[in-house]
Amino acid sequence: MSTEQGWAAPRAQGPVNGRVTVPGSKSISNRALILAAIADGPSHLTGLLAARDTSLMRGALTALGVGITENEQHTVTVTPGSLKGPASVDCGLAGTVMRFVPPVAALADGVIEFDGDPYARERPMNVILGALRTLGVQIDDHGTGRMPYAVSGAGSVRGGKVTLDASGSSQFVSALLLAGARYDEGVDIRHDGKPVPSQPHLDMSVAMLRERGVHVDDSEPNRWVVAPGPIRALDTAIEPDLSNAAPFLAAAVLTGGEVTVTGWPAMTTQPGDQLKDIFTRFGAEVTRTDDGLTVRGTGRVQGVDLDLSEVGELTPVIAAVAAFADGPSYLRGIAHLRFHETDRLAALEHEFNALGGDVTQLDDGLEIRPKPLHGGLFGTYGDHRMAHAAAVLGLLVDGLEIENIGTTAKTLPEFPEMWSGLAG
Ligand SMILES: O=C(O)C1=C[C@@H](OP(=O)(O)O)[C@@H](O)[C@H](O)C1
Ligand SMILES: C=C(OP(=O)(O)O)C(=O)O
Repeated sequence: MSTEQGWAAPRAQGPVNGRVTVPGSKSISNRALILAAIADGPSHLTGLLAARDTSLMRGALTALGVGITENEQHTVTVTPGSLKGPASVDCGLAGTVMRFVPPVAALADGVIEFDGDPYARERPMNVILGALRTLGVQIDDHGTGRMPYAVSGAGSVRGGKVTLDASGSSQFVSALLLAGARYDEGVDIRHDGKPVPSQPHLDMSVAMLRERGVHVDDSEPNRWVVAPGPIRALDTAIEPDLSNAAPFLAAAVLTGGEVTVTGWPAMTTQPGDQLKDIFTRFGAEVTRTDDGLTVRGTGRVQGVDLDLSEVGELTPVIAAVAAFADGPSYLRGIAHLRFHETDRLAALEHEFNALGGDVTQLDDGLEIRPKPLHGGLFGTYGDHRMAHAAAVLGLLVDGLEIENIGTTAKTLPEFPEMWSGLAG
C-alpha cells in the first residue's frame, strides 16, 4: 500500500513461509546481451531479466545497431549488426551499462554519447575510460573522468596491454574482458592496487567468455589475458538472480519461517550463492535440492563477523538481518560500496539510525549493534537494495514506510507484489 510518504512495508504476522521464483540474474543477463551483440551469429536468450537495467542495456545495444527481438515471453533473439554511431546511450544508474558498453562502443564506427541518472555522474568511470584510451580508443569526458562522456569509435580497437587499479569496482576489469576478444590484439589486463572486489563477478565474466569459445588466461593473480578471436553465438538460459533472492530468504531467517527459492543452481558463479553460508552463520538451516534453496529460521539469529568483499551487493539485506541479531555484527571489506547506486555505507548508517538503530561506518564496512527499532520513513536513495533492506526491517518493525519502492524496478520490478504475497 502506498501513501504520500511511502510504501507501507508489511509487518510479519508470524513465521513467513512460502515459495518464491525470482526472475533472471541482472549480471548474467547483461553479460549475455553484450556477448551476444558482438558474437559471430544470432543468439537466443531464455529467461532474460526484464527490469530497468536490462532494458537500458537493450536500448544501448539497439542504438549501436544490434538487432534485439522478443520471441515469446522472456525469450529474446540478439542479432549482431555492424556497430555504428552517432548514437546516444542512457545508462540510468546501471553500473553494467555505464562500464560494459563503452568498450563495445569503441568497436563502432562513429561517436557514441553516454549519460544517465543524476547520481550516475557520481559513479567512478575514470579507470575504464583511462584503460580504453591506453588501448587506443578516443574518449571525450571533458576532463572529468565521469559521465557524460563520448566514445569516438573507429570501427576497430588495437587492444593489447593495460594496467589499471580496479579496487573501486570489478566492473572495470569485466568491461574489458567482455569486449577484449574483439580487439585486434585481444587484451592483457593487469590490476595494480588494493584487492579487486567481487571475485565471483570476475569469474562470471571469464566463465561466460569460455562458454563462447574465447580463450582467457587468468592463471596469474591480478592478470587476465584474452586472446583475440570470435565470440561464438550461444543459445542460453539465464539463471535466477540469487542476490535478489536475499530479502525473501532473510524473511525466513528473521521470523522462524521457511522459504524456498526455486531453481537454485547446483553450481554458479553468482555471488548470491554465498547466502547459503551467510544465513547458516546467522543461525538458520539451509538446504539445497533440485527443487531449490530452502532456508529455515531457527528462532536464533547470531551476530556475525563477515568479510563481504566478494559479495558486496548482498550487504544491505545482510545488514537488515544483523540489526535483529543477539549481538553486534561486523561487515567488512566493503569500502567500495561507497561508489554503488549510492554511498551504501552512509545510507545504511543514516537510515538504520533514523529508526533508532546503532550502526557505525568503519573504514571498510559497518558495525551493527542491535537495538529496538521504531517506525518511520526509510529513504532508498534510488537504490533497489536499500528498498530490500527496508522491507526486511519492516517485517519486525511497526509503521515502517519505504520511500520510492519503485526503485526496485532496477533489477526486480515485481518486488512489491512478490514481497506482499510472501510477507503480507
Ligand atoms: O559485474 C557485475 O555484474 C557486478 C559487479 C559488482 O560490482 P562492484 O565490483 O563494483 O561491487 C556488483 O556489486 C554489481 O552489482 C554487479
Ligand atoms: C552495485 C549494484 O549495481 P550496478 O550493476 O549498478 O553496479 C547492485 O546491483 O547492487
